[in-house]
Amino acid sequence: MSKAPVRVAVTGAAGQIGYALLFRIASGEMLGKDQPVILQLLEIPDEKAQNALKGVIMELEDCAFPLLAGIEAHSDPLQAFKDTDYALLVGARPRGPGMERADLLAANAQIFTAQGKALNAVASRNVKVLVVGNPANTNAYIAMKSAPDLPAKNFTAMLRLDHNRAASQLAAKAGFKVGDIRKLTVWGNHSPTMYADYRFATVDGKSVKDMINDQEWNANVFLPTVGKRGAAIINARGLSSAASAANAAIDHMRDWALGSNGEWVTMGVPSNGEYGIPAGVVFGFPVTTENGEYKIVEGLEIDAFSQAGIDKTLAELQGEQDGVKHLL
Ligand SMILES: NC(=O)c1ccc[n+]([C@@H]2O[C@H](COP(=O)([O-])OP(=O)(O)OC[C@H]3O[C@@H](n4cnc5c(N)ncnc54)[C@H](O)[C@@H]3O)[C@@H](O)[C@H]2O)c1
Ligand SMILES: O=C(O)C[C@H](O)C(=O)O
Repeated sequence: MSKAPVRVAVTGAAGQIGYALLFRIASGEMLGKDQPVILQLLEIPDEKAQNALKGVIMELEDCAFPLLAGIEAHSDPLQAFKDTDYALLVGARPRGPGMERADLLAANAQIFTAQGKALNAVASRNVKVLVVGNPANTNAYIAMKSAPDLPAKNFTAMLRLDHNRAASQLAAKAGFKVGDIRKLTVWGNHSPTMYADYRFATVDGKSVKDMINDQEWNANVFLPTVGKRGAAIINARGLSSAASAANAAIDHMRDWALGSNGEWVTMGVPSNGEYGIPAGVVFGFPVTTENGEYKIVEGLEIDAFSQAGIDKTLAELQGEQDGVKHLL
């Protein structure tokens, strides 16, 4: 018997990540090749954005995806999030000329407060939320705080792009296939302060740290390369990463929904106090996923170098949260 369709809301649907994301969701790459989806697309109530969204919808129709059971265009989150099972919050306010970080935080706080409230009011009680729009961790925190009737654990932020970037850099350095790496993680904030950690990583059971055996490379090449990769892409393309960001969003949601088969993946999730991260802070952690639930990998030893990295990214995140406290 064929499965009933699930509802997938995507915000910022006419943006560049949206364009790289929607076709893959509709083709079954996110939720499985047997899972029909109804896309509930949200864009700002602006003629240009709504027209662009119409064009994207025409293209989705023209793909004739067998799994695409419906497409809706919205400008109101209360409609876009109605009964939604999955919500990918991609649309956000980009930093404009002369805009300070605090202004960016405040502009996004407005968006994610409204969207959190709308999810709280109308989404499925089991909705799985992924925040992609930057600052992703803090936006997820704001949405979570604005949705008190939904479980906090259902609000996550995207650290998977950082995880995938780290895997790729390590594979190139040590000469293994990128798909063979296990037990990699990225701690903290999706920002240059993130701490990518391959101390536990293995390939065919062998330690990646031992293979590389170069702390100078770790501290002065690997970490800055992964941390500043987003900026490097903006410099090269004149636009921020889109296809790789959409790919990471697919990876994040697929693993959350369908399971990681015991493998570690990185998700930004609200802490329950693990590793000394204060409860509620949305932080990149190693997790495993099964039956639609994620579980933080616990009991890992944190050495002094790693603790310093974790402390730094935590301090930045707490600063961001303090900056929006008065708006929540
Ligand atoms: N977490 C990550 O790893 C990661 C990676 C890359 C990009 N990003 C972030 O993702 C976001 C989107 O990037 P993009 O390249 O697609 O940007 P974009 O400017 O091409 O598209 C964003 C779209 O969002 C829409 N939008 C803005 N506010 C909205 C709202 N309140 N409701 C609905 N739609 C809204 C805009 O109209 C626009 O069409 C940015 O914040 C970017 O910094 C995050
Ligand atoms: O948009 C950015 O600032 C960069 C983006 O978050 C990325 O990591 O590619």
